[in-house]
Amino acid sequence: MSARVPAMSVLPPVRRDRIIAQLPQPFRKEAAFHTKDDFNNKVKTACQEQRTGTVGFKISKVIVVGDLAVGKTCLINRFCKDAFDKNYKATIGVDFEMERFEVLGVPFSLQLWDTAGQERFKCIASTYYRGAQIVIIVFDVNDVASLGHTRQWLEDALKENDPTGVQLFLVGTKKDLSSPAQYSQIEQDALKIAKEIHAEYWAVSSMTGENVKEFFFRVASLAFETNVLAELEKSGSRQIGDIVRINSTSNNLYTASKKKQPGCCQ
Ligand SMILES: Nc1nc2c(ncn2[C@@H]2O[C@H](COP(=O)(O)OP(=O)(O)OP(=O)(O)O)[C@@H](O)[C@H]2O)c(=O)[nH]1
Repeated sequence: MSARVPAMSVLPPVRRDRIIAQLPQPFRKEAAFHTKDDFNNKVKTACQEQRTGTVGFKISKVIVVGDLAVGKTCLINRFCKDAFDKNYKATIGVDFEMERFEVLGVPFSLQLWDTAGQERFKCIASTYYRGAQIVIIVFDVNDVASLGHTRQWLEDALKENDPTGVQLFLVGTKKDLSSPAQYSQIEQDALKIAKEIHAEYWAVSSMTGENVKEFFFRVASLAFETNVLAELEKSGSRQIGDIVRINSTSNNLYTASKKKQPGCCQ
């Protein structure tokens, strides 16, 4: 008599504190990717009906860039390890962490690339920029020069990526070190830049943990939503393509069904 062997799962279950059931809200509505209260209806239905295609196996690449010592490593470590180190150790080249989520019941992973801000390590780091779906540009809210340099960081990151397929975030760190008055001053400038470069703006403290989890949940949710929408569009146009191939020999109709999928950058 053969015993039934339970199906083996290769990966352990997603951590309970990485389960996203509702769309996290932006930090500032005036500089947000979008301001909807909930996930897109098409995305919710697709998740309920398990029609998310390859998204459940997808790993979206996130690159974190910005001046030296603005707090990129601390930001990633606070989220991934719930740790904070007050001593500065420069990142040499790059480092990365994997974070697994479950969004609307579907597994989804982010690969977080921590890059070096120091000029002498920048050329090594920039070779890892390619294939990013999300670019997080970090500055220190107590250092106005680091905010000024964010445009250059963006330009460098976009040299290696399709600008139309990248989601951008502008993140001010070390919020715990600034007074409310100082902070609100720099926030005005940061919001202006965020709107100009079409980035969503956040301010965090890796020391206290303020807004760190909320921020990464928002990143994961928006990346997930974009991927599911791209997948739905792809499967929609595949079906149209099939019909066209059966019913018509017209060349231009066939070509139209094969056009590039927006938002799909991996
Ligand atoms: N008070 C405070 N200090 C912070 C915060 N984030 C980072 N720091 C400190 O700032 C310094 C630099 O932080 P890192 O995270 O190493 O900076 P980085 O941007 O990764 O630096 P590079 O690897 O050289 O590009 C360290 O001494 C951290 O302890 C924060 O939110 N609050």
